Amino acid sequence: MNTLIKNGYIVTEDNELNQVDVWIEDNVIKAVGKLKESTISFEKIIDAKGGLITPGLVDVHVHFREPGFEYKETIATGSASAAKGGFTTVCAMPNLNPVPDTKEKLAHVNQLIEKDSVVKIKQYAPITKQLKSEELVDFEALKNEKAFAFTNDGVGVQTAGTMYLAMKEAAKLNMAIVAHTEDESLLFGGVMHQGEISKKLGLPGIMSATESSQIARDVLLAKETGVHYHVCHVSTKESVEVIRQAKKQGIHVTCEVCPHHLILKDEDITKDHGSFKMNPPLRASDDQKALIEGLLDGTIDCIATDHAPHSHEEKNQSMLKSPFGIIGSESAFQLMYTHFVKTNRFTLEQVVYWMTQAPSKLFGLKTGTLNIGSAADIAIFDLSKEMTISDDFVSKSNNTPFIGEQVYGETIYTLVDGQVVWHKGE
Ligand SMILES: NC(=O)N[C@@H](CC(=O)O)C(=O)O
Ligand SMILES: [Zn+2]
Ligand SMILES: [Zn+2]
Repeated sequence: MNTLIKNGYIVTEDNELNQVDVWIEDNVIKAVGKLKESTISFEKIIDAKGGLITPGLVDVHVHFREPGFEYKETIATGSASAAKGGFTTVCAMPNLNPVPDTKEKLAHVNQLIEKDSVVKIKQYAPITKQLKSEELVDFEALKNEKAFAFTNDGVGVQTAGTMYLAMKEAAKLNMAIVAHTEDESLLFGGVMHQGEISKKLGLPGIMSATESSQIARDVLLAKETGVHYHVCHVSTKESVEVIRQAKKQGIHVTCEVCPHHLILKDEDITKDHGSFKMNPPLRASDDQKALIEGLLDGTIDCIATDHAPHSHEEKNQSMLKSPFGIIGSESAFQLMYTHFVKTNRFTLEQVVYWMTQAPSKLFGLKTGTLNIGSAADIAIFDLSKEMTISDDFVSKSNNTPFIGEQVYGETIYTLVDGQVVWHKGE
């Protein structure tokens, strides 16, 4: 079957907009350029209406909560939420119940994905049994069961020895260790960034070193073991600097940053409410500046959402009681485009790159480009019309501080393997 996408633009490596047609044959991209419609018979025509055509977005950090916490999200609702955001490949975290720490449990999650997902989901396996820094998982067995990489996201690996042994195992198998870095002995019950604002709100703070000191430990262990070490949701200026220096030394470290840490800071926390609570927390303005510089100089490799749904009851309370986490899939591109491209701080090409090719390259995913012959995983965005982020999410949850924001870049279409998985208005 031949599908034609017409009336759309792509952004070139030089950040120019080129009007093109995209020819999809079955599930792959057959041609991108000016096509003579009359010479080919297209069974399906998609009108991009002057929108931006990009490779389907790639998110290496989402939480879909199934099995175990289906009241927050399911594979069906999480993947639909990703599709609405323009994402076609997402990597799902293993803080589930049961934690997929054996090949049987991981196989079960993979079966659910197979059955219910509308986008491509790569499932992470944990580093340790039950995410406790005690017993390592069987890395090889989980790799053979299609584990994407190994991570205890949600908690840090508390002991250096455990992390060291995990890195050695992962390195042997050529797999990445993906780290949520948080030294619990430096947490002291904190719920938001430690600083002027936490003082003003009378809330216990989380110091930056809770994150950065564990990154410092880990890059040295990554040097010893040669593993690919990827840091989740980098949030502090010290973390950026440690990673910058590690990269200079040739250590195989990469990292991601979340839109909310780029856009918001602790000063934006106007009240003690769960919708502002996430881990790591919104930091200070000099941290935010360092994250932006980190992206621009290549210290930070890509953008990931850390889509972390929780129920309204859980989040609609004081930060002292609420769980950490905000949703992100349905507004990530729109927020990045509005806050950074429209204000000329990043180019459109950069934002698209950090949300497609960059994460794909880090983990060797065969996606993230519109190259001829690649899977027809494609997103189309309307950059011209303003819209409001309202709380009618496809996700089961609506825990985000961005509700009510005016943004550009609504997703018009998302295609996975040439099939429409999201169409605005349908
Ligand atoms: N980011 C969060 O605040 N929460 C995540 C866990 C995590 O990503 O660390 C969650 O699972 O809810
Ligand atoms: Zn985390
Ligand atoms: Zn997470």
